Amino acid sequence: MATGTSPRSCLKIQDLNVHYGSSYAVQNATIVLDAAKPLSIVGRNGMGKTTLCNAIMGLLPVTSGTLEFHGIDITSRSPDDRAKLGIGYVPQGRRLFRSLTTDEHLRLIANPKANGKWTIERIYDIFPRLKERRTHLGDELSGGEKQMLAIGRALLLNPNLLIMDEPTEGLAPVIVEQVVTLLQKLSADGIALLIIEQNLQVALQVADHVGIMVNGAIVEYLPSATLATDPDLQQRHLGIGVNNTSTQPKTAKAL
Ligand SMILES: Nc1ncnc2c1ncn2[C@@H]1O[C@H](COP(=O)(O)OP(=O)(O)OP(=O)(O)O)[C@@H](O)[C@H]1O
Repeated sequence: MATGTSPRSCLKIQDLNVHYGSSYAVQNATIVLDAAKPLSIVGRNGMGKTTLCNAIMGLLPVTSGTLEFHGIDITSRSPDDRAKLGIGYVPQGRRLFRSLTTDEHLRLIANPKANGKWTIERIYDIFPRLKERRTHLGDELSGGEKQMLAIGRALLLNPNLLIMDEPTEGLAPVIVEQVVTLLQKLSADGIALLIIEQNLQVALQVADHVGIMVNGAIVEYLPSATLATDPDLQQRHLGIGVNNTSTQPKTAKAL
């Protein structure tokens, strides 16, 4: 469920406001994320989606509002604390190091003493391509490989919530399908998902519910099936039809 309360709520955001100077970037956002029900947030460029993610992670100060994670008030917690509590973040653009290898990226995060479910070997099991590219520098990876590495790095922190900002941006269609399948598996494995997507097909495939963000506000929560079958709604809020899968014309980069 996107709104209301549930004993299984893992993330509860109430009336969140974020400003850049005197401009609103997020306005009165309220989100209740159930651990078992992935939620996608869609919207055109510049509507405040990345700002929302950064505020949830504590990377931006909030003007007002509260954030709770599994009943703990995290509104004033540091980004590090939020990560330690179990919120994983895959930021837009992946933010990898050009001069570190795949393996070094993962070893930087992995804690061999932690008893978490995720180890480097398990990351390589789900992404065999990354294993093949373990000695390659961040700079040398394709878009899809970078995305896998960014997801792998987030998983090594053993999150129980994963926030992903445009996970399929710039990926070739075959890689997009792989990312969708992975997200569905992670959800089935018990990881809560909050997915920011410009690719409406992906948003609808991964989550049963979708929040539509317009000018910083989440103006509507809908079952994915409703948005999928309502071209007027897609046109009104996103400026597209579902067959045109992106809310913004973009050229998928080949691998
Ligand atoms: N550091 C910043 N300083 C000032 N304004 C900003 C800053 N970052 C973003 N904005 C503005 O805040 C608004 C929301 O931006 P944001 O990046 O959150 O939107 P978005 O929906 O994620 O867009 P995109 O899909 O292009 O990533 C936009 O008007 C943007 O220009």
